Amino acid sequence: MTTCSAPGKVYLFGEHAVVYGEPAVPCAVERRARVSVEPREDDRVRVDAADLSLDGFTVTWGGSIDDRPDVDVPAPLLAAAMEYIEAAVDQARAAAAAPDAGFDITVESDIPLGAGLGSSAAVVVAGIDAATRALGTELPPEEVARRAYEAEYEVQDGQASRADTYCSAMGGAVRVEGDDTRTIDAPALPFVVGYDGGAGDTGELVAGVRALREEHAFAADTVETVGDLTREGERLLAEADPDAPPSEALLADLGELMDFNHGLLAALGVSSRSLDAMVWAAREAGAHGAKLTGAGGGGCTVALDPTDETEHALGYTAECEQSFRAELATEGVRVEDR
Ligand SMILES: Nc1ncnc2c1ncn2[C@@H]1O[C@H](COP(=O)(O)OP(=O)(O)OP(=O)(O)O)[C@@H](O)[C@H]1O
Ligand SMILES: C[C@@](O)(CCO)CC(=O)[O-]
Ligand SMILES: [Mg+2]
Repeated sequence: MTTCSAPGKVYLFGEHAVVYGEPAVPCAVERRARVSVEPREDDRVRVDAADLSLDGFTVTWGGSIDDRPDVDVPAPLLAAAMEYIEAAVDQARAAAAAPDAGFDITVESDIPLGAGLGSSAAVVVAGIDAATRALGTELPPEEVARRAYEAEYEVQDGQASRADTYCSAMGGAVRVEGDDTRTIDAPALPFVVGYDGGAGDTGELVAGVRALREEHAFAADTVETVGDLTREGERLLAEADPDAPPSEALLADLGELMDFNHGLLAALGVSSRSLDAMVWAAREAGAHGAKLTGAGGGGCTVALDPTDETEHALGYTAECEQSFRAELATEGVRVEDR
């Protein structure tokens, strides 16, 4: 049995705009998906996804990818989960030159689903690494990231940037601009996540921004402005000492840019009432800044606050189902001992 895990992420800056070639800075956080893989004698794939939960329900399903299991999970969710895993399996088969390899796969994850924390990327990254290792092939994390991007791109019908998969594979803070991907230094930022218990449809939200951008020059300008503020945020990070706790001044400057970024995302139509409520609850609690993270529509916000105030205030916010501190995950995809 080979087990690999990979982290989820929050966007400090730049989601959506990254799809159109602007830079983005996602940061891996210590919430991980773990994928265990055991090669089979035949060419079938059996998947056990214990945490495939929606609205608080948890189910386990098994069976081959050809026989859709009969479980109480909304059909589109089940279909999507199988597609991500199938795409990861195909990448692993290609990487290990073993087109007929079969696997028993178990997926466990503490990353909320479809909520902007990159659960799909973490599952695909950990899945590709575990399955290739199970076949005796070791890929460098950059290659896992490249293949994971191909898998997400295929499942999401071309609506994907390299940001989520690269960040999950490499860990830490990264910067992605088109095909240019690199890790960057960043101090341990005090992220606090708010989760409204909901999800957004990434494909639909990306399509909405694309349509706005094509229709209105000012929407295209808004996307470019997100790129400008991301570049400014990168300059702030580059000047900071990555080994020292972030200064109040740095947090204030980054927070101001996060607030601006949230406003622009809201203008592009990807926020929601509950995301706005959590953003305001964080700001009123004294967070340095707050924004939605990921595709939006529902799901998670991220705030900067070294104190407990934001987590506490979100705990009392009606729209927030869960709040938690999210440490920067310095490790990307890794092998787990079982
Ligand atoms: N634990 C899991 N087990 C099986 N499939 C999972 C698991 N976690 C995520 N997935 C797959 O990933 C899909 C969610 O991906 P989606 O890209 O919509 O959201 P996300 O990656 O969580 O957020 P974002 O892309 O906005 O950061 C789920 O519908 C499911 O198909
Ligand atoms: C909305 C988006 O920018 C981030 C989703 O986590 C889409 C992508 O980059 O693939
Ligand atoms: Mg995703």
